[in-house]
Amino acid sequence: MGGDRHKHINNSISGGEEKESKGEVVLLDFDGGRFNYDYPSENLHGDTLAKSKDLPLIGLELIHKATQHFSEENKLGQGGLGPVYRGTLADGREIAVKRLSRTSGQGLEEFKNEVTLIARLQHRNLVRLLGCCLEGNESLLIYEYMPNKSLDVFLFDSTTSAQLDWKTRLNIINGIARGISYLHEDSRLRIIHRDLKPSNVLLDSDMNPKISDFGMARIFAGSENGTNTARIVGSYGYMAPEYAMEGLYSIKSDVYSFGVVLLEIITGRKNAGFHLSGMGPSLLSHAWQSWNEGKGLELMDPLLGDSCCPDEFLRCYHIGLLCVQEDASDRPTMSSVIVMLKSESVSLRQPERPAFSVGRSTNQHETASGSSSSVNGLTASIALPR
Ligand SMILES: Nc1ncnc2c1ncn2[C@@H]1O[C@H](COP(=O)(O)OP(=O)(O)OP(=O)(O)O)[C@@H](O)[C@H]1O
Repeated sequence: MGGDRHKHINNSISGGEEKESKGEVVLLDFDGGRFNYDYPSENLHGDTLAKSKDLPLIGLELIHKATQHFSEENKLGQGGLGPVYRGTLADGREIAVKRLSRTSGQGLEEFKNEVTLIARLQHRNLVRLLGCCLEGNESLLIYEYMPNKSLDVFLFDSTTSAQLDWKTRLNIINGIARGISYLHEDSRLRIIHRDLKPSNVLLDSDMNPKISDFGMARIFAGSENGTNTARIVGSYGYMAPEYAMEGLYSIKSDVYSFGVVLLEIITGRKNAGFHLSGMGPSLLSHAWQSWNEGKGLELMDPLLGDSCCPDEFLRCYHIGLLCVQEDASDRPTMSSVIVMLKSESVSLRQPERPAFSVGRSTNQHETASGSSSSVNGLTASIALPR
């Protein structure tokens, strides 16, 4: 049995399509019920990093019991890698189990990445991976259960979003910022998440945000401005233009995604699909236009009611626009974002225009005014400066 598992892991290691000279993670072995892994030393940031660390392997039988054999009633949602189930362990602990689709080669790559990265990180704004299971055809990731599911579920449903008052939204924005800043600057590894979006922000019972889904994340080495290239695998509406168009990613592409998420949180509107509202090609272009016309407050989510102080709203809006600026080097780092969010006395620069207006190519105005490229079957358009 153990031999089979060993083979399974080694098979999954060799399947990678993406080539990056730096930042590649090496899985070593697994032994005696724990999953061992290690990192090439040039990728390490900070002083000491233990040579290897273990992630508990959890038996399939236990997971079957906990999830009532992956019953439909226990299904929490469906992600790109496969379905996610709720479960309860014998000791009463609640878990969420991500079950990899058997046919997904890309899924195995992401599984491997998730196991090697997130298990090494600990921060109150990152979801905790409790263990994994590799038995027979099953590849499972076991997380702490987040009773309020993901931010998208809350934010884009009119009944639940009414429960998100301003204080809660501000707490969520701050928590996401701290989580990403930890990844970029404070963790022993330096990590670019590459797929930040509301469905990858989980909410605990007190509505504290926890960033999840490290399947696409990459360790980076060297300076914070280092830019890497990769096959484009992010999510529609949240990808920085340089990444969507050229596959270039850096910590500043995460800052861009954070800016989009922030603007979605305060306006209660989705960037992708915004054109369907008839108000403009994207939330970003609409936000930019309203800002310049001095009509920013019109974008406030009406469900916020009196819980929101207009000055705080406009400050967040301003920070959001700074994060989504066209030129990656103009965007602030996450640590400066945290300072800007915390201190009203820090003055903010005027934002430059966000280049990216996301829409489908059927919108003639967009395609006539800029270049476009297809990403994951959807079209992203770059609006040229006026
Ligand atoms: N730890 C968890 N606790 C509670 N619910 C969870 C947990 N993890 C995931 N979910 C639920 O399962 C859904 C699917 O999650 P998953 O991370 O697989 O995919 P996604 O982020 O929605 O999409 P994609 O895989 O394309 O990024 C989430 O939207 C969320 O509602």
